[in-house]
Amino acid sequence: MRKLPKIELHCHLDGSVRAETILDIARKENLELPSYNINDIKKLVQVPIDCTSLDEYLKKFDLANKVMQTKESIKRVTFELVEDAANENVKYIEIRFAPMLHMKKGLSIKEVIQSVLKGMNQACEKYEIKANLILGCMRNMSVEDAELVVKEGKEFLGKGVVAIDLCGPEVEGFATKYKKAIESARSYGYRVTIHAGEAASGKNVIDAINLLGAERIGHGINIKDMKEAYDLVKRTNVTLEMCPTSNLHTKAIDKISDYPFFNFYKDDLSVTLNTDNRTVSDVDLTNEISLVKDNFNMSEEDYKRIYLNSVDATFADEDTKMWLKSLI
Ligand SMILES: O=c1[nH]cnc2c1ncn2[C@@H]1O[C@H](CO)[C@@H](O)[C@H]1O
Ligand SMILES: [Zn+2]
Repeated sequence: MRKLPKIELHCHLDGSVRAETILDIARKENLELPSYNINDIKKLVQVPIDCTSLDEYLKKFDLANKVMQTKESIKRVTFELVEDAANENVKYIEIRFAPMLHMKKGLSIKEVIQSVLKGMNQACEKYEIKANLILGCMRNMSVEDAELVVKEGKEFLGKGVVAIDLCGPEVEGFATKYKKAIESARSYGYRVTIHAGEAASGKNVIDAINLLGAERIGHGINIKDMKEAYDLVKRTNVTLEMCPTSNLHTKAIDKISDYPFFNFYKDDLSVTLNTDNRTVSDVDLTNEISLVKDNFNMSEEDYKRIYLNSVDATFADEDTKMWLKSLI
């Protein structure tokens, strides 16, 4: 599994910072941590298996965000994420982050994005991997904040930024509020992926597609319980970015045998496999693919089809897509 070429479309930068790096940056920047013992740090940033909800899961991001407030540290953690991905043969990764979370020490949205881009480009030069960025707008911040991210980020379109996302806590009916912001993002040329149907119902997936023009959905697992949402995803061929271990952690499912990924796949939905958060969920993509392979008898042929689904669903340019197709 490790050796297979891989594609990752849903990976949060702040959820994927190495615990060792959190400790190291905190020491260098004289930041206060609750402990300076690596095992304690791991406990603080990894979610326990008895986590009960997405809201509880989201509390695990605070420490990583604390060490992602300077240009140098943001560049470093991005470089390391791409390095970690390249080391397990991920050939293409779309990294998402919410610029507004990294302005506590005075960085501007543009400076945050530039720092992430620098780390990403440096790693892509060193390793055989390509990458792009997705800008996240936090649903627990204001609509004006989302509009600001869209506006400030647009000059990086075509230079590494490809898409916009809404992330953070999910309430029923969140989409309406962001209609205008996402509409303007689309008009600038952002592609659109939206976290939906993860901690709330499939209705949010319907809204993300119909109101926001989502081409991909983060998770979308709850369409399994709503025929109308399921049929819409199938009819529109919208891609689901699925993340098994994360869904176990947030209790979108109780056990892996309930995971609908393989049923979705067999019914020809466009599904992809991703980590969501490498550190918070303590996984890599090899893990996630193995989990599905072992529990659902996924064959090598199946994996190839899923890989090719992922290529089609990337927000990458045609040359990159052709290159990715040639690898499998
Ligand atoms: O699975 C998820 N669902 C919703 N929001 C998430 C998930 N994982 C991470 N984040 C949120 O996205 C922010 C930017 O990366 C993170 O800080 C976290 O709050
Ligand atoms: Zn996510």
